[in-house]
Amino acid sequence: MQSDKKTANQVHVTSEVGTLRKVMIHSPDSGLGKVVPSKAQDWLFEDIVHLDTMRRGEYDYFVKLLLYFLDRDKVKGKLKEIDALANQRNFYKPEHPDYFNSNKVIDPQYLLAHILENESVKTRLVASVCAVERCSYTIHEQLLTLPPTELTKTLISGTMPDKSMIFAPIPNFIFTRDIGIVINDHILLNKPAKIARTREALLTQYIFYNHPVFKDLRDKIIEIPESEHHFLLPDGEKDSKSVTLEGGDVMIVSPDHLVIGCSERTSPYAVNQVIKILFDKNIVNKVSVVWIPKKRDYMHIDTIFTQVKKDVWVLLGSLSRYGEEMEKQDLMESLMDTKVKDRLKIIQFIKGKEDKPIHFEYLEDLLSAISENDLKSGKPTRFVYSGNNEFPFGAREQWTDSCNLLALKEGVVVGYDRNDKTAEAFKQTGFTVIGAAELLGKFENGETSPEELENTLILLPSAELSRARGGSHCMSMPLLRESI
Ligand SMILES: NC(=[NH2+])NCCC[C@H](N)C(=O)O
Repeated sequence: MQSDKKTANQVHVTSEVGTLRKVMIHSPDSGLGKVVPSKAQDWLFEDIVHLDTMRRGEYDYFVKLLLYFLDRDKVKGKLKEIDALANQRNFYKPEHPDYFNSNKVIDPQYLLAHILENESVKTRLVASVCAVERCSYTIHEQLLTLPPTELTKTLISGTMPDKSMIFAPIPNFIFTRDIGIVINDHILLNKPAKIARTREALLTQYIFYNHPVFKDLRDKIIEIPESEHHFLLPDGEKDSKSVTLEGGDVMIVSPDHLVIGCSERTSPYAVNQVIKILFDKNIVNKVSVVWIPKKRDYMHIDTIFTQVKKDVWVLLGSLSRYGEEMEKQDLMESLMDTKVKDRLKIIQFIKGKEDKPIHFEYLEDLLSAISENDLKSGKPTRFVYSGNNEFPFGAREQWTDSCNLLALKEGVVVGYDRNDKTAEAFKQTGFTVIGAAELLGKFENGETSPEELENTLILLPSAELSRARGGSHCMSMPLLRESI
């Protein structure tokens, strides 16, 4: 393990499953409690959520787990006290003096409040937000009078300290995966496809360029340029040629290999730019592009598959080789002739041989190649399928993020408790399945520890969280992982 001093300002991720050491997460802020039915879809929520249940009953478990794995002293032996009603969740509030304030589990809200103490940063960021949100001159002036902590809350939630709403919240800021991705020692910032996520990108840009925690990263920040002369394109063509990329479509699977999705959110133009930049800068030598259908169900590739350990992946059966086999037995599918192969396309580019891309027929082929060739797993690759491939649970559970798991270390992943059939599939693959509350109890009484856990799926309560359409993979931006 690397010493604390060495890792303090370090950002380094070379896999999806190496032991997690530093992560960026954003606890649900008051903006999530302001999603109204008429805007829920525009703001990319499937429903309105009950904020207190989402925080206290669900998300706080995620925080406690992360702290137990990454910064144990903050929580060990203190959980009763932390969660005592009288303490009003102050431990979880970045603006409160009792905030857990970890340098391993980091909230962008905390970092933002810090950089807004600098007058020049504050002036520039407020001007940018006001331009994006089309604020009046008066609002612009009022924002500049707010102290950093209040201003931070307003910029995130859209609500002034006097409770007036001045612009939309950014409820998807809890999905920190999408705002940027660490690729080896670089960070790739996103270019959101959806208007609802524009302000998140702006705040993130300011945090990475200005916070002292990231001072060594300044020349390693990658921003994807628009295609040349994009501003000369007629409006009608702009959309089809736009450069958009969200982190849920980017996975660094081995130090040399990046997987990138081409999806509802990430455009072919962005993929092209990313490949060029990564090859030019020698950051990776291999990029696999996975084209998935542009569908709300699968907004990013990490809604379809994620890695569990070197030789195990969880994925959606209907978009896999397995799905193709099932379709062959289905008369309706044969009549409609919509083959998996037509819906999913996988092309791999190797630096220096860009003109000879390699094609993979099925997702399982790509994932096996990663496990066996890149990661030298030394065993046949195993696949856990959403809903245990039982009709109609594959699709149902994928919708509630059965395939979107965060690995805390190799083989120990976090998922949602509502995906029963997927949990069953994990058990059949030899995994232990345990609820977050029960596991935390065992950590507290010393029955087990994060080091001792192996092959485990930890389940978070998820009735509210899943309405926001993202799982633990989406709700985390790994900043530092041990190499595997
Ligand atoms: N990496 C992910 N899959 N993120 C999920 C984001 C969910 C969010 N509501 C959106 O639609 O943008």
